[in-house]
Amino acid sequence: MKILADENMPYVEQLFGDLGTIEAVNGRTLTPQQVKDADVLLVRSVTKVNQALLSLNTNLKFVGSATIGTDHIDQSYLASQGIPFTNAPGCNATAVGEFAFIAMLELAKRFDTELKGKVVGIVGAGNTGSAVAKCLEAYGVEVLLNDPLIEADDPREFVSLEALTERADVISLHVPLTRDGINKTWYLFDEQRLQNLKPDTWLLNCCRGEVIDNRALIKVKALRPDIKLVLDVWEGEPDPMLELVPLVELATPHIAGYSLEGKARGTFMLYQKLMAVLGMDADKSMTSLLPALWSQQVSLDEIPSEKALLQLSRFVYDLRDDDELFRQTLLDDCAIKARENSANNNGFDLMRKNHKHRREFSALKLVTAGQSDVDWLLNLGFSGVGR
Ligand SMILES: NC(=O)C1=CN([C@@H]2O[C@H](COP(=O)(O)OP(=O)(O)OC[C@H]3O[C@@H](n4cnc5c(N)ncnc54)[C@H](O)[C@@H]3O)[C@@H](O)[C@H]2O)C=CC1
Ligand SMILES: O=C(O)C(=O)[C@H](O)COP(=O)(O)O
Repeated sequence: MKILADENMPYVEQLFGDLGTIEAVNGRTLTPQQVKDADVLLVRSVTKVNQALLSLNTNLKFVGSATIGTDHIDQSYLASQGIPFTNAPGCNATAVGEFAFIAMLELAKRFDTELKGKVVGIVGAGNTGSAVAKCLEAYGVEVLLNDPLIEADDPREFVSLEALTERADVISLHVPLTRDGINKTWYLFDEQRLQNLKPDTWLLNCCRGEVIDNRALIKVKALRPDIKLVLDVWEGEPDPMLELVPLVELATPHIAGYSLEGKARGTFMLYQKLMAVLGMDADKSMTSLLPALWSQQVSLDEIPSEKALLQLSRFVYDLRDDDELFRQTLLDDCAIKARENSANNNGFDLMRKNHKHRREFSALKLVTAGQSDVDWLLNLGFSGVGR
């Protein structure tokens, strides 16, 4: 069996190695010729899987995307060809939730205020939106949810997007990119909605770049320096609008979901599904894939203040490093472009490819000195709070 897998998908050899030969490919530049004789195709969000890509293939038995989003997959075409498809719903939701939460703590520190006491609006209350809400609620922050498409029997309370934008001090976006229907999310935050943001709003986008009209964002931000931005996703990736980057407080190249745990879960979910399609037992385990964090426990002498909570978060994952590296990467790309007079946007993808350091809160055990009020740290996701 020939398995074609995106070179940026970790643990493929460990999980799929017994099934056949594996060829690692650049998902961004994959061609029909390369896919021609594949039996299994494993992709990430940068590969458009459609009729054109599969035009030369007559063998394909399975397509898997180790992602939550599916906007890059023509699922109707795959269904019409009888090719089983699966993505990995929820695989990196914890990573995105923690990323947004840490970004909010960073902004609070930067602007000499506290996250606690603010109202946070979450647009899209599915896996990633709920993961942010879980962190915020564990920490005691008020959350407003907007999701017009949520199941009718969902017991949570929801508000309209208008009510959310009016009340929320912080808005975090967690919707899929959709282009049709009255609830389409393409340019959900258009110029008008951006202008209507209340003073000093923090706006975070960790879902898809095109959910915000990036050109309009540049225009509005020029007139509204009070708005603070965290952007992990960009219209036109891997070529973000360069004028936008300096206007953003924390800028990263679509890595909000890139914890080692999230990536491992993504590949593992595809492994489980493929084994089911093949009628075979999935007897490998995911936990054995993950290395230990460089230091596995921290002792707390007192319940952490917000400042100390940020320090703990940075211990697990320091978002500022990715922000700094991203800005430098884009500058380097521009210098190469100017010197060689050639298009060069490799930096965005290269930084994603090399992103292998991030862990989730659960990788760190907190040891306390017997304090009673520690459940919220467990609810945040840290493991093993106790003496
Ligand atoms: N930056 C990154 O690294 C990552 C980005 N993503 C993106 O985030 C998106 C969301 O992921 P999940 O939360 O796991 O998906 P999900 O499918 O669990 O939840 C999405 C929620 O958005 C809601 N929704 C749809 N249209 C809406 C609208 N117009 N207004 C408000 N809510 C709306 C849906 O009803 C659903 O509850 C993915 O589709 C993907 O594009 C996901 C993982 C990582
Ligand atoms: O899961 C999703 O949806 C995402 O956006 C991924 O985290 C993005 O990662 P890649 O698939 O582009 O590596």
